[in-house]
Amino acid sequence: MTDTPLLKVHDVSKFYGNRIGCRNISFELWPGEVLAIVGESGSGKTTLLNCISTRLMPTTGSVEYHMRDGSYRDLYRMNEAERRFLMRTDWGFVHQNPADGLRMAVSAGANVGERLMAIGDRHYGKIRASAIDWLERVEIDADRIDDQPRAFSGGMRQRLQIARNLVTGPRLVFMDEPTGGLDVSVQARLLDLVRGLVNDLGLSAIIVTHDLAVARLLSHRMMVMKDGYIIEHGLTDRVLDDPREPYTQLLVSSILQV
Ligand SMILES: Nc1ncnc2c1ncn2[C@@H]1O[C@H](COP(=O)(O)OP(=O)(O)OP(=O)(O)O)[C@@H](O)[C@H]1O
Repeated sequence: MTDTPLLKVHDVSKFYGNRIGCRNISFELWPGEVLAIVGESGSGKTTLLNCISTRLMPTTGSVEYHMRDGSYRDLYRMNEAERRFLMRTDWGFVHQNPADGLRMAVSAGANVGERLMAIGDRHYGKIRASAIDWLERVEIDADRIDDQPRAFSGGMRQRLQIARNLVTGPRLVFMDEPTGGLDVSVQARLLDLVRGLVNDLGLSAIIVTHDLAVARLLSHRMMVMKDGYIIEHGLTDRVLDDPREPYTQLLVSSILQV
């Protein structure tokens, strides 16, 4: 990790009318770091993730991003084209439902390859070779390259979505419940795969999950949200092994009892 944060989130709040989405959120994310945002349903995890990834404009606050040229830019002051460029080149976003992140009616190869075309690659042979390479990296047989994702199982679709996101070499990946809705055995395999890829590529990631086991396996640090606020924040092992807040203690003990 370097000594310069990749992301500086400062006092972000989002209100939906009178309702609090998330409130007074500040933290930094470091290169190569995986941060989990955990909390029960309605605690504000998705709102926060969407604010940081600029899919949603916060009511107040700023998020500074360390650009490849070394400068910091406030994401909310960028224009739409600049933000779209970042999303295409520097970021990935893995949705809980793969159908939200894939084009279901085009082939697996095209799903991966079109991200490369979006950043300017034009050489068909190279694009296809990268697509095959990435399918194999996410454990999808290369001979499925011309199949559409609708012919894939849920786990395969999620792995394809990951390949589509990582093929362009992003520095930061947002993941919203990446293993939600999958069978337990499929989840375990996917988590292993994600952990390996994140380590190998030195990616930074922000992962929203209500599953503390996912946070334990993937993240270095975690933030616990409740009613829109971060109520506890620390190294993942510390928070899970020695939770300080009563609410976190309750969350941890509830999974230990299962
Ligand atoms: N579009 C919206 N309009 C109004 N209120 C919203 C909207 N989206 C979220 N909220 C409210 O904001 C709060 C935080 O919701 P959010 O979806 O961010 O929580 P979450 O922790 O991601 O929950 P889940 O795990 O169920 O997705 C909740 O009270 C929710 O009802």
